[in-house]
Amino acid sequence: MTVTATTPQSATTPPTERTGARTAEAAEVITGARERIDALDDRIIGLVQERMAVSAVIQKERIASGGRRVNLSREMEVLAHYRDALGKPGTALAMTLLELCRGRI
Ligand SMILES: C=C(O[C@@H]1C=C(C(=O)O)C=C[C@H]1O)C(=O)O
Repeated sequence: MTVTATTPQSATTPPTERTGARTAEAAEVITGARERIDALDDRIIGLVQERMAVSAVIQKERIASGGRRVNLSREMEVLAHYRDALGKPGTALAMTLLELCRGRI
């Protein structure tokens, strides 16, 4: 097996090119803000995984009791919650979350 070292893009590409900024100052602001976005995305992914685990507990309990995996009236509440908070794209986000949590229906 051949092991080749890769150079991260950040080491070779100038900050302005990497960020699309036209000045070094703007590139610095963008680079810092991107670090915050990456940290937020890590937390969001962790929260989604936590939501999936809690949702699985509910679904298993309901199925073990003889019920169905999916509860559409509850899903309508979840969709409305996201739509009220985030508008129409919130509905799409909630649909994706529900798909992650209970699979495609
Ligand atoms: C988690 C539940 O089960 C399913 C998954 C849901 C969810 O992930 O939010 C919502 C409704 C159900 O289809 C529930 O009934 O609360």
